[in-house]
Amino acid sequence: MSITFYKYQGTGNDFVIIDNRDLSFPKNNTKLIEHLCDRRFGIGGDGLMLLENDNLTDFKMVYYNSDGNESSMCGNGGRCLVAFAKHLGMVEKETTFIATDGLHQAQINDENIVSLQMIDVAEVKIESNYVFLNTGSPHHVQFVDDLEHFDVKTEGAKIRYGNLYGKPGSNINFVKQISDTEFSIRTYERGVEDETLSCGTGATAVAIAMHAIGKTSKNEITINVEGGKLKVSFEKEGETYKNVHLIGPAKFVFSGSLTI
Ligand SMILES: N[C@@H](CCC[C@H](N)C(=O)O)C(=O)O
Repeated sequence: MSITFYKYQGTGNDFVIIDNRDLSFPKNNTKLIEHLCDRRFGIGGDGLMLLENDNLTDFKMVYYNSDGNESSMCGNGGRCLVAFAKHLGMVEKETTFIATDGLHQAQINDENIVSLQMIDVAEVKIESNYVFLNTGSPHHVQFVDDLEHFDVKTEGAKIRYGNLYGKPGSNINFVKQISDTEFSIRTYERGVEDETLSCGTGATAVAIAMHAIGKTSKNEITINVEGGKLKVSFEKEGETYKNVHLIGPAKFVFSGSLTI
């Protein structure tokens, strides 16, 4: 069987994307998905996404981490899939699609900057030295003194596999405050089991967490990730964060075909 794939990246979080509207891709083949994401023996990516038809929205997003397992929402992936749908001619400037965490509206401009609406966040768990919240994927957020030299993979894995999050685990974000409206983060990603250059649901989680603990009073936040800059905007209504948007570039890298 021959497949055509497209490689996209959003601030360095990179993905193998396949148009699966004909439902021909063997989506239960975990080992194949892991192989396609392998950076030496496969195409390479932090994750793999399938674009599929949906009766009520423009398309359906199915997301797999690079370990081959289907996972929760991917913010950078969602933004890249909107850019791919535009490439396919399915989308011009705005769209609504369905993902594992529900409906997402998005806008894309002529420079392929994508603004993706994320789920509302009603629960922010504030502890003495960390914050936990779910922005479509689970995220642990904590400050570190020297972010640039921090051993993200080692320390991130300890928390991800530790007693806090049990078998499901969590993504782990380490944060440094730059200003009232800007933070830098590095993220250990569940299901990649390594640091990634960017995590969209992670950037969203950090922005909301910083507002929740009073580190900022603003509702438009710049998040510096290793692979670039993301912006997160939101409105707080009571105890719930609503109208949450993740904004940033989504870029085509290359396409190809291979026999599987
Ligand atoms: N990089 C993604 C997050 C993808 C899912 C995450 N690895 C998980 O399993 O929770 C993003 O941009 O949000």
